[in-house]
Amino acid sequence: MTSVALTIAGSDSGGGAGIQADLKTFQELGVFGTSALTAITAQNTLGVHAVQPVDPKTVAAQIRAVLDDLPVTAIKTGMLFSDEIIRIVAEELKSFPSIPLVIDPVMIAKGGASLLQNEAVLALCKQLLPIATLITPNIPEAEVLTGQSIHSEEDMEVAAKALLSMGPSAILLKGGHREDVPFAEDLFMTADGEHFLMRSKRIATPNTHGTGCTFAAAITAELAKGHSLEDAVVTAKHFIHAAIEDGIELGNGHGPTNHAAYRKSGQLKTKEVELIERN
Ligand SMILES: Nc1ncnc2c1ncn2[C@@H]1O[C@H](COP(=O)(O)OP(=O)(O)OP(=O)(O)O)[C@@H](O)[C@H]1O
Ligand SMILES: Cc1ncc(CO)c(N)n1
Repeated sequence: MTSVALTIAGSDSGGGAGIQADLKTFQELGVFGTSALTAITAQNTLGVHAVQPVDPKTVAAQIRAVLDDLPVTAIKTGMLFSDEIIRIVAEELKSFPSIPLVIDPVMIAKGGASLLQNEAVLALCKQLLPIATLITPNIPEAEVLTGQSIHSEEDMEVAAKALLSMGPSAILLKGGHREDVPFAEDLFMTADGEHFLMRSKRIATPNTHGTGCTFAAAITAELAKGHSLEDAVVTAKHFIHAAIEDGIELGNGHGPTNHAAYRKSGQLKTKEVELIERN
């Protein structure tokens, strides 16, 4: 049977991030993608020019329409923008506790535009983190959620533990923003104490628009196909590494990643990604 995933996220008119990145990633990994749109952004590789949130009732209606009919086996959230949208999404998802839920706590676009209102951070922590299978903050997002600054691997471990105490079953703290180190290293930690680092070489490229969305969407696609969370995050790390390495020169700012790169490479799990067990 065809696996189906749902993304609840904002639209990026430039096509590199948001719902467009999610649907392309689902398709590349052989999963049928469905969507509930939370906001429309007028955006390109240079930045975000306008944001129009969708009426929360319409967000809820989209989620219900998809979940009432289609056999969704994994859900992802991206840009949620407001307290009202977060509350209504949490309310809808509470009726489907058995479907794995990946929360990408999107806050700020690469150009600095806010994709989450300040007053919505509390609702994110209280309503959504406790029902998440996995949360995928980048370093600035983890700093906002924990109130701690993160500059080292040790800081990442402390922040990951603080985030787990907010209720998700697991966390993947992405290290893409640590430009002081020559590798892109992400920390995976579960509430059960499982714990490893995924490290790949840092690629020198401006074409990183939508890396976070694409990474979380790849994890969601793998979960939708029934893979374990551990296998899903490792496959997704290979997927995003290939997509960044083969990034596309488009536009005048941060170009998009190449969602087709992993499939074109034969979906090989090469030595590009090193797993480092921790205890
Ligand atoms: N220059 C790079 N080279 C290799 N891997 C990278 C690079 N930048 C980010 N990554 C990897 O890409 C994934 C996404 O991480 P990142 O921290 O960039 O997410 P993000 O900040 O949420 O992205 P977004 O810009 O979409 O908000 C992680 O696995 C990270 O390690
Ligand atoms: C719509 C949207 N969602 C998420 C991001 C984060 O990359 C973005 N730039 N735009």
